This record gives sequence, structure tokens and C-alpha cells, in this order.
Amino acid sequence: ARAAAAEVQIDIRNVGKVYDSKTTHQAVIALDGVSLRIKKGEFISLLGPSGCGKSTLLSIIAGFQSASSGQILQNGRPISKPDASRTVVFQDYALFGWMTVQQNVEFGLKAKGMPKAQRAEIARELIKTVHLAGFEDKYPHQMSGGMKQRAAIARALAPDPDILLMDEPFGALDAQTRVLLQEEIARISTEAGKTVIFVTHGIDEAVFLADRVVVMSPRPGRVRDEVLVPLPRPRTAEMRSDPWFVSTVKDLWETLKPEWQKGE
Ligand SMILES: Nc1ncnc2c1ncn2[C@@H]1O[C@H](COP(=O)(O)OP(=O)(O)OP(=O)(O)O)[C@@H](O)[C@H]1O
Repeated sequence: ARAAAAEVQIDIRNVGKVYDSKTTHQAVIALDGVSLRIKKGEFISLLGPSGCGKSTLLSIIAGFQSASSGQILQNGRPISKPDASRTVVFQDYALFGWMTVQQNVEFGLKAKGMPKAQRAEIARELIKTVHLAGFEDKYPHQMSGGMKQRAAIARALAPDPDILLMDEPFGALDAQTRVLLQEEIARISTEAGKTVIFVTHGIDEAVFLADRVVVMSPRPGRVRDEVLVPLPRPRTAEMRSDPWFVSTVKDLWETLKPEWQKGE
């Protein structure tokens, strides 16, 4: 039991979040008693319908906002503010429009005070990793959505975080680009040995990527179910037609459909 406890990197303990709505003067219970233990190197998909509190949970893990009740520990210490050991990739790229790809990727390293030559080298390597070599000097407006999201991933990896938090990062991409980037994030996270928490409402995407799919209930968000994914790594395109994959995606959809239809 002690060894198992030592492996836990993120310990989400009974987290609740209530928002005060200024317009309706009615409190919104976004999260209600969420508990989850995440191991180092684990890839977790947080799956749930729109409005169930996935983004809220991710932003509390990031340290952008605090829980109303409960707490989240990272390596035994409470998370209270953002920190370079946890970086975030958002759906809307969040690149700096006035910076080139190279400058965007270097940004977090510059902020840490890393010398120019060293941060340029790290950024160039990461740009290669996400298959953007040759686009170092382009600005975000000169690139497609998929390319921007590759750059955002490189930027999030640059400070060498322990934990990568991804909030529907492929939600704005077309279906083909999404599939390509899913394969890449599966490869990159495995190679880099990062813990990843990936928020999505795509069942197929959640199962394809994760070691463990954590299914949330409609608001107020709670952990409703967990699915361990036995597919080996690296994850490859053919696994999408694996019988286990096909039947798991189907079962999840059949279970979730009625409650998702009732959602927002
Ligand atoms: N700052 C806020 N103030 C008031 N209510 C909020 C705030 N942020 C989120 N909420 C509400 O909390 C609930 C959970 O929102 P959240 O964005 O975490 O859900 P989600 O599962 O990520 O949804 P989606 O998939 O649509 O992004 C929603 O009902 C939302 O309207």
C-alpha cells in the first residue's frame, strides 16, 4: 500500500467548486466531491458532457483557480498557484499572435531566464518533435489550426513540465487533423514520459489516448465511472478497429447518451 501511495502524483481529494452567478444570483455547483488519484506517467482522459465541470477541474489542477472544498495535492503538497511543473494546452491555441513559432515556444524558457542559445536549441528540437520544422519564423495567423495546435503543444512541453494539462485541445480542428494530432500526442507523451490529463467530450478520442478514462456525470460533475484501457503503446491507427476498442466506445456511448441528451 505504501509503494502504491508513493506512486500517486496528483491526488484529487473530494474537490467541490461552486460559482456565484452574478447575473442570476444563483450558485452553480460545477463540481461535487471529485476524488481521483493519478500516477506519474499516466495518461488520463477526463470524459464528460458539456458543462459537467471538466474545464473547471483542469483549471483547479493547473492552479488558475481554487477549489471551494477539498484539495488537490501534487507529490503530497497542496496546489495553490500555477507552476512550471504543470503546463496547459487550450482549445483556442492561446499562442501570442505577435510572436513567431520559435518565439512562442521559447517564451516559457525565456521567462525562466534560460540563456538565448540554449532556449533556441530546445525550441528547435521541440518544433521538430511536433513536425513543424521549417515553420519556425511563421506567425500564428500564417498557419492552419492544426499547425497552431502543434506549436501550442511544443510551447507547453518546452519548460519540461511533469504534467501536461490539455483542455479539449483538438476540439476546433477538422476530423482528419484531429486524428493525426491524437496519434502524435500519444507518441510524444509516451516518449517524454509525461503525466497527461486530457479533457474531452469525444468518447473515441478519450479511449484512443488514455491509460484510464475517467467518466464524469452531468453537472454537478462527479466521477461516474472509470475504464482501464488495455491497448499497448505506442497507440497506432489500427487500434481503432480493435474489437475491444470498438465495443468499449459503443458501450460508453450507449451508457452516456441518455444523460448527455439531458445535459446543457
Ligand atoms: N467563471 C464562472 N462563473 C460562473 N459559472 C461558471 C464559470 N465557469 C464555469 N461555470 C459553470 O460551471 C459549469 C461547469 O463548467 P466547465 O466549463 O467546467 O464545464 P466543461 O465540462 O468543461 O464544459 P465544456 O465541455 O462545455 O467546456 C457550467 O455550468 C458553467 O456554466
